[in-house]
Amino acid sequence: MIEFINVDKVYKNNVKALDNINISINQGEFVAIIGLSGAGKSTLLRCINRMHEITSGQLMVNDTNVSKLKGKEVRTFRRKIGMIFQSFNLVTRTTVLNNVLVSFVPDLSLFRKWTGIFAYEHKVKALSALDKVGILDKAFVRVDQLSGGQQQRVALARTLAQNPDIILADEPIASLDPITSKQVMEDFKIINRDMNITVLMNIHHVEVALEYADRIIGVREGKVVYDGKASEVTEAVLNHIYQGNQEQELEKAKGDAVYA
Ligand SMILES: Nc1ncnc2c1ncn2[C@@H]1O[C@H](COP(=O)(O)OP(=O)(O)OP(=O)(O)O)[C@@H](O)[C@H]1O
Repeated sequence: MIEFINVDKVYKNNVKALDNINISINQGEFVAIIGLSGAGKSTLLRCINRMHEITSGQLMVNDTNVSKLKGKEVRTFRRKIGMIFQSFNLVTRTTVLNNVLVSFVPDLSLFRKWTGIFAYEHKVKALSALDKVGILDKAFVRVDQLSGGQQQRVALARTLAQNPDIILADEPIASLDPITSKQVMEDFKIINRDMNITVLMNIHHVEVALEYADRIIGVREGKVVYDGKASEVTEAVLNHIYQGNQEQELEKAKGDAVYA
């Protein structure tokens, strides 16, 4: 379970990116965070794995008080939380398999780290993660020869190989075309459903969020202004989340969402 209790985040420049956030997310939920650019979506997501520190309040993940973790504890904690980025974050000049195997590096002995020789069990786990996202046949292909969608699947496989409880996805489809976006969202859905992994995703494409997520958290100016079922999101709810002078943003978000 992920629990935000009265969480604030104020950056050094005095921008209050999170303002008294109170939410709890159960294991296995698929949650999309939506809102205008600058609303605080990335900050909210990135506090969960301590990429950003909260300023006050309490953030609990499976009974761990995230702010209290120190040094090695943070690294161990992060092993159970996968992170997917818009830009895939892969090493493009090497193979798909090597990119997935990278997730095991922290577990390796010094000898294996130096020699880059991975154990049989790691190779099996990596290949099985690639199989889960339907790109096992690309295992020995260099990443720079893959499409954007295939690269995002490699990133997903790398995360899955870690055996995470939670996947945080920060705009995972922002640089993909509509059809590929749909395939990647299907992967997230399958992983969420079949492996009971919590998926928490920032997404600008409202229609896609409503189609794939079970729950929507709407953020505006650092505050949660909607938290409910995706099936219950109405035009009025969207107007509330995207309220202000940014009608264009809403139109843009809707426009982005039109896919075949
Ligand atoms: N490292 C930082 N230092 C200072 N201010 C920041 C930092 N990161 C974000 N902010 C500010 O915090 C607020 C929330 O930003 P955040 O990136 O969380 O929004 P967002 O909803 O994810 O936006 P986008 O959809 O454009 O990615 C914004 O006003 C932003 O300018």
